[in-house]
Amino acid sequence: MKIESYPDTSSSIEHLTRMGWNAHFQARAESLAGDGASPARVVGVSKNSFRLGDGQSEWLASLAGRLKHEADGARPVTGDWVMARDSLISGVLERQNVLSRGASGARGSQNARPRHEQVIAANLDAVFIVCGLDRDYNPRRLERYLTLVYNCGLNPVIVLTKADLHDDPTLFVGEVEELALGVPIHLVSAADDDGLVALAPYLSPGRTVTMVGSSGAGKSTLVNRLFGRAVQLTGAISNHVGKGKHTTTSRDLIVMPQGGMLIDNPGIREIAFWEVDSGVESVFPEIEKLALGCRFADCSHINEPGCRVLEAVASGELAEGRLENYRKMKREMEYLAQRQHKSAERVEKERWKDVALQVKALKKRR
Ligand SMILES: Nc1nc2c(ncn2[C@@H]2O[C@H](COP(=O)(O)OP(=O)(O)OP(=O)(O)O)[C@@H](O)[C@H]2O)c(=O)[nH]1
Ligand SMILES: [Zn+2]
Repeated sequence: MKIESYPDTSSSIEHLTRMGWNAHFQARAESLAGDGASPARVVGVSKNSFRLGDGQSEWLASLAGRLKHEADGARPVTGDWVMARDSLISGVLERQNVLSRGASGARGSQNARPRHEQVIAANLDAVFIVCGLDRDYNPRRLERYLTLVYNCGLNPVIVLTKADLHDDPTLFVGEVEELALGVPIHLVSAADDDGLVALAPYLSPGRTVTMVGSSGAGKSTLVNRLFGRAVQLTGAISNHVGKGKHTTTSRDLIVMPQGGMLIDNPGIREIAFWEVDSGVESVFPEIEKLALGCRFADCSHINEPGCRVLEAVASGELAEGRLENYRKMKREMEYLAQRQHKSAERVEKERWKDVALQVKALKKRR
């Protein structure tokens, strides 16, 4: 191991480990450490600069010229590990995972389809899906968030907050258990700190959690309560970037007193997908199972004869709203998969055009 290539020896590795550093990144860093760069984690991103941390200090850095021209998806996001020398980022280490969603580009337009990928955060151990038990509570939206998280291959944890607003909030837990099979569900209240200790294991040293949820769900309040007394640090960190107060548009990685890290996210208005993994199947296993009993293998469960899924809706075994949500997300995934297939074909075509041109040029020269 080339620990010597880092300015400080073992102690700096210990600090990095507390920030989530592991063998995966170590292996990738070794090939990039030659130019005197050392590893650091992206703890905040603003328009033109990145806030880096190595467990000992934080500083601002910018991208080396050649990295600026790389595709958007390669731009460092909060949670990324990078190689940096002073205030220059020379490389981004291959991510272990990312939470990403589809962004339409045309914000506000009603039926805008996702046009590009928006990477929300990288290198995560879990995703808290935060849902307030007030107007925010919406089982169908929870299913969408679950699909989003599963599509990215990440571990969802459902946090039902504002439990203090109800006499018997466990009723919600029962309902959510049915739609989120096998997913950990935590009932908490930031108003009286109820249930918060159960979240501590997710935030043990070296672990990174990000939060998703709509605006007003109670995410920031939760961060503050989990952080405890040193709440104002979030504000202080943002000042460092020169942005003034903590804004809802920023995405900061906060090192918690418990040792783990929490990435707060601005509320998501529209949950659009980008990854087309098996998220829908994971969220709706009972529908997938019922579908095996449909007469037609390609049954769309809309009006086909012999549809076992529709039978289940008729008999009250399956909620119609849940089926509708399933069908809607399936359609979105199919659309996305087609689009991504098409653009992959286009890229391939362009590549062959290039090759053909090069061959032509070679022949001419001869
Ligand atoms: N009663 C009660 N109110 C809460 C609780 N948690 C948050 N709230 C209130 O809910 C509102 C929204 O909370 P925030 O933490 O700002 O919500 P957010 O998810 O961070 O919202 P964005 O930053 O816009 O994404 C605030 O008025 C909080 O005081 C809770 O546990 N109980
Ligand atoms: Zn069917």
